[in-house]
Amino acid sequence: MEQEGPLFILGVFFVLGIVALTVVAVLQNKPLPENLKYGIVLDAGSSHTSVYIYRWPAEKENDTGVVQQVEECKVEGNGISSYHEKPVEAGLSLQACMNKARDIIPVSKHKETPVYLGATAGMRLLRLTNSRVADEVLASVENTLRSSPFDFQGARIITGQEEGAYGWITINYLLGNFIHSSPWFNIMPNSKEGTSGALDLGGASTQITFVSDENIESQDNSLRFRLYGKSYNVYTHSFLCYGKDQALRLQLANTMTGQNITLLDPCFNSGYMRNVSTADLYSSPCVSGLRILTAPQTIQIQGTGNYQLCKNKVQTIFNVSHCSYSRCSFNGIFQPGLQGEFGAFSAFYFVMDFLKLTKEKVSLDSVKDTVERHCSKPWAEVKRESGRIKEKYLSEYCFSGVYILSLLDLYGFNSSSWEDITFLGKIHGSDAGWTLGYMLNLTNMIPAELPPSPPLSHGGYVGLMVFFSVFLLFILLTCWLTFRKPKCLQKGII
Ligand SMILES: O=c1[nH]cnc2c1ncn2[C@@H]1O[C@H](COP(=O)(O)OP(=O)(O)O)[C@@H](O)[C@H]1O
Ligand SMILES: [Ca+2]
Repeated sequence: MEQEGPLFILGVFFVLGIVALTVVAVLQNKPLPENLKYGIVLDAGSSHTSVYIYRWPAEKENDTGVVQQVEECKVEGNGISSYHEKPVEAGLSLQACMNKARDIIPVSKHKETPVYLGATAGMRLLRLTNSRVADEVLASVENTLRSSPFDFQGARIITGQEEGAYGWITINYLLGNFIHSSPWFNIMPNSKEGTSGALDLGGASTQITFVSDENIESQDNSLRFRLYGKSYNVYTHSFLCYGKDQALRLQLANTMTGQNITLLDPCFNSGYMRNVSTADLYSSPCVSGLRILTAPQTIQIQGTGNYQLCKNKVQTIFNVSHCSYSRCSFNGIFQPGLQGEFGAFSAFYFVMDFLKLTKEKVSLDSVKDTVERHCSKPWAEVKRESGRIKEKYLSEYCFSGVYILSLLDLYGFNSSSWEDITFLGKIHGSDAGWTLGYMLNLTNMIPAELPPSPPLSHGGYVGLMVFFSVFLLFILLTCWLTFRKPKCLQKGII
């Protein structure tokens, strides 16, 4: 009995020791308060400009999936290339959205927040038509961005290759496809093997990008990445003039005649009419070579709404007769066989979303049926059903649906591989598009090698500490209760 007193006190000290150790270890490893960083990217597209604001915790910036889109501000009016007659006003158009960014980002972070502007195919076309004016437009937007309180990092026309690559990086970053699982316990929520190909449809160009095991026969289409310790062999191509607005121009220009003022067009719903100035139609370098000198100044398009005839007409804009490689998509451009899953975004998504074809996987035949049904609806009915949508978009969904089907067919999607396409608007709250990938690259947020990370997350660490402490206590208590006189302590078992 005399020996039990000191042993009891020893036991109590032992228990207290374990508790204290746990508390100290947990507190010591408490995550630091979040230090947030911000970044701004302006997507100066051919049809419009959007300002994206991103935010991420500074201490986690090399992890994957940590950057979040906090805002998309749509700039009023058309894309910056539409200011070719008054370049100075291009910069002014951005002001309202930059003011919004000023309100959203805390003042203390303004100076350190990078701002990038990337212009895509609209400006590529303007540069082809008149490079001096394109430079003036860029100088104007640069002026506005320089005068903002943020850290201006440049305004430039990105290449089609970059546009494809950054779109691919964005969706795979957001889907968590780059790090499947770290060596120990940090399992990513989306741990499906492999990356997803990216399909981007703009107004003036379209991009296809995917990982391929095949030999990429043309150097211009080949990209090699090393990201988070893994190498990727990526195929990419950007088709200038094959965004849906330029494709529509090509399709119209192909059916223009020298005499007729009216043009019956099966790609518009019956009863729809639109006047088109031929000067405007031919102003794009995509169609300037197709100009018919005797064409009237204005033509009137009259819709006839016929899916099959529209499909035949759309097919005239693709050249599939020559290929100097082992295989091509169209216009003599090399493309290896399709591989893996694909995420289709931007106008691919807008059009499919309007046709209600994005929610679950729909077979290729049902998609064709839906587009066919939409094309055959009279314009008055289309308007009645979806009156609030901008007339330009609404009137072009028949053409766009047919165009998307034709384009994806030429890429090689058939009834079975169609199931591999997911139409994506946002992924975990961030828009699918090239802007996030662009910022991740320019801020060096994607490391080539896996960053060293503790094997356990904070939650896992605390959990294990608590588990082992309870386990030790349990052993001690069992000893105590089993032997009353805690011989295990006396014999120095613990
Ligand atoms: O709500 C919509 N419905 C249909 N099309 C849309 C909608 N919003 C944007 N678009 C289209 O998406 C395309 C976006 O292209 P963007 O302006 O990014 O050109 P780019 O990427 O070729 O430079 C344009 O054709 C635009 O008309
Ligand atoms: Ca775009």
